[in-house]
Amino acid sequence: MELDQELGTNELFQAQCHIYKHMYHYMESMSLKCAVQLGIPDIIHKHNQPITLTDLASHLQVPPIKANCLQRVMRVLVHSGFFATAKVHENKEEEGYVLTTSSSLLLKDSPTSLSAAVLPFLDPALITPWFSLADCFHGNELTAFETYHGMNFWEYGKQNHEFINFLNEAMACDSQLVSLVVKDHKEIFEGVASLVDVGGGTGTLASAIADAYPHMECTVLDLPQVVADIQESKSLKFVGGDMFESVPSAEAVLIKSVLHNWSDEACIKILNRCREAIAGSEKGGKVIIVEMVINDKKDESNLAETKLFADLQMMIICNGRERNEQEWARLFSQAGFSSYKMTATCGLNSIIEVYP
Ligand SMILES: C[S@@+](CC[C@H](N)C(=O)[O-])C[C@H]1O[C@@H](n2cnc3c(N)ncnc32)[C@H](O)[C@@H]1O
Ligand SMILES: O=c1cc(-c2ccc(O)c(O)c2)oc2c(O)c(O)ccc12
Repeated sequence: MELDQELGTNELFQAQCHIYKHMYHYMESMSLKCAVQLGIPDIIHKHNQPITLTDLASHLQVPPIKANCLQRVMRVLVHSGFFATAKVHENKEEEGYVLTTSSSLLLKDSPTSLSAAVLPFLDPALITPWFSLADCFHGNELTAFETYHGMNFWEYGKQNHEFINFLNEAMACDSQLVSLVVKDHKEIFEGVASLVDVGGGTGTLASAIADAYPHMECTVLDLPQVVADIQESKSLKFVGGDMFESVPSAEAVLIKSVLHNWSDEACIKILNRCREAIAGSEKGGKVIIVEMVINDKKDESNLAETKLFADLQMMIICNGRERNEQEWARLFSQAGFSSYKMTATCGLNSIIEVYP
């Protein structure tokens, strides 16, 4: 009896911790944002050996009275795996901070840096709508973004060019990471004579494909204001247009991180334009989709959770969603495609080939 009661109390305290952990979880995001804003990964990297708190504080010109605040933020970031500690000199006790794989992905000059993604995705414009989430469950059909900002995500983008450029840079660095696997997937890209990247932004992924497959004629379609000032090259053309109206003809259409911004109805329209774009292809053509596929039963817990969070981000911002395989299959069939192959995966994203 007593033991039962003890177990009950224990469980209650575990639940208390669980609740506090979730209440405080945003502090992980904010500590990460602070580290990127201060350029801490680059400072540690340039130091070439474990950096003591005193040296880090001095690089950052932190007033002595605040050094302990820096130490406490760093302690959280060490706990969550962004930094580690190591002895500064062998045989001495003094420890310093070193990078982990995650913080080395945040170095500003690395070709696969995600540092330019952290600030836009944690911008107040995208975070403040969360304060309207509960409100937007009753009364109307507006997204949390519209409820908070009084205009939808796309109107907001038109009025805030700086923010939209900032977000485009974030997407470009995500694409840079995906482009690492382009060469590994010859079965998907080799032999494709022409490709159009729909909503391809500033051309990061298309340009990696054009480099890896020099015989391919590559084109990026994006909104006129996005592609207006971009320098074309021999291997990469830019077309300003609207993917809901028409997509330039090609043997293959690539579409990455675009469909997750849109409702099913809108995706079916976009996919129909993509299907029309490949209709003239002698080989039959295909659409190559690079997006997340929710698989929360099979994915490892961190991967599953991150995809579920990305789904909420899309829901909050623009009525978009991340989809599971069944939801993808339904979209393909409703847009008149006959089959698909979901094989390759690269981190959060999967590559799906869809055939007419
Ligand atoms: C989330 S970003 C993805 C960019 C790029 N594919 C990537 O993964 O890095 C979505 C892109 O769709 C573009 N877009 C939005 N509406 C569009 C439209 N009607 N026609 C063409 N592109 C559009 C945006 O300008 C933006 O570049
Ligand atoms: O927070 C966002 C995150 C992503 C995103 C992150 C990792 C990926 O691997 C990916 O493919 C997409 O996409 C966004 C987007 O497309 C928006 O329009 C606005 C916000 C976001």
